[in-house]
Amino acid sequence: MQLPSPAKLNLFLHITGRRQDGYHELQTIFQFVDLCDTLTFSLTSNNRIEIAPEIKSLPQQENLVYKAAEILIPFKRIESYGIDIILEKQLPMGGGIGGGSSNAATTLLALNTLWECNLPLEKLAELGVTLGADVPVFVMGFSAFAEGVGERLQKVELETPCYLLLKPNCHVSTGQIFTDKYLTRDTPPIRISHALKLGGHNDCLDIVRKYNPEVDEAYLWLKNHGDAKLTGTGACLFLACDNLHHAERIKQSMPKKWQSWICHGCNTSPTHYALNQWIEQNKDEKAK
Ligand SMILES: C[C@](O)(CO)[C@H](O)COP(=O)(O)OP(=O)(O)OC[C@H]1O[C@@H](n2ccc(N)nc2=O)[C@H](O)[C@@H]1O
Ligand SMILES: Nc1ncnc2c1ncn2[C@@H]1O[C@H](COP(=O)(O)OP(=O)(O)OP(=O)(O)O)[C@@H](O)[C@H]1O
Repeated sequence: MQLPSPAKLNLFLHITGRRQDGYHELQTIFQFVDLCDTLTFSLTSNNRIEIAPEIKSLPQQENLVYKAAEILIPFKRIESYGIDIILEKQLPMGGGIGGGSSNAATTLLALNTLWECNLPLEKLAELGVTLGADVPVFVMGFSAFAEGVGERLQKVELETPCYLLLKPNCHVSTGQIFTDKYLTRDTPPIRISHALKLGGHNDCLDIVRKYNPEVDEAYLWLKNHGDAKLTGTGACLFLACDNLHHAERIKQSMPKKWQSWICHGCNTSPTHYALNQWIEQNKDEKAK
């Protein structure tokens, strides 16, 4: 089974409070984009979870793919949980585009089918939030207005523009931004209708720019071309463009030191399209 594992953008990110456990209450709109990692799953009979190729900075047991597989083992309904997983990364780590959370959700969705756990999506999302606040939206697979720590989701239909996504040459630690004493944590909550009509801002932007001169420089550059935004806690910035041609023109004029991609927003996660297709095909195979 081969599945794409997409990135997400936070169209805005308001921090509305802080919980007893240190986690933050937030409001955001999540949109998926068609920029994806790829995961390929093959069942084996050796009761081992193997992930390849090796990622130097990330020991296998700390990979969220491994952790996602591990938490699903108690729910398997086939004999062996042996699984070989090929993880082809394209999404930069620590970019604020949720690559790790997306990979975890893709793994939960794939193994739920391959191990015949047959858990409802809501249960997978509940297991997923223990791995990361962004996992539930990738499990549910729809664009969403999110509250809580990002796990209380209301489905929304969004425009699906062409985006220019830019990665300044630095890595931002989500934990470090959320523990910063200057982070604003008192943005008044807004209603979903307000969010959809008027959008919002990203409460992390000023702090991320302050500690990361590369983000600051890239933000000021992208702002010359329109309404530049930071996704999550960065480091990635994005700009909605009028069309592909517009995005390409800006990309061509961009300093070469930054990585960049042109992608499209989507209202349904590409993982869900591919998984449903796989299930349909395998139904046909079984029927034969
Ligand atoms: C910033 C966002 O990307 C917005 O979508 C997410 O809220 C972050 O989600 P994530 O990367 O899956 O975050 P996690 O792996 O759960 O948390 C990383 C660290 O960020 C902080 N954290 C995260 C989410 C949240 N709502 N409040 C927090 O305070 C916590 O210190 C935590 O230790
Ligand atoms: N499969 C994975 N892919 C990427 N990072 C992973 C993975 N598994 C664990 N991690 C760890 O998670 C950290 C955050 O990765 P991720 O790519 O999700 O960052 P991010 O885009 O900033 O996420 P977010 O927007 O959710 O904060 C990485 O620095 C890495 O140490």
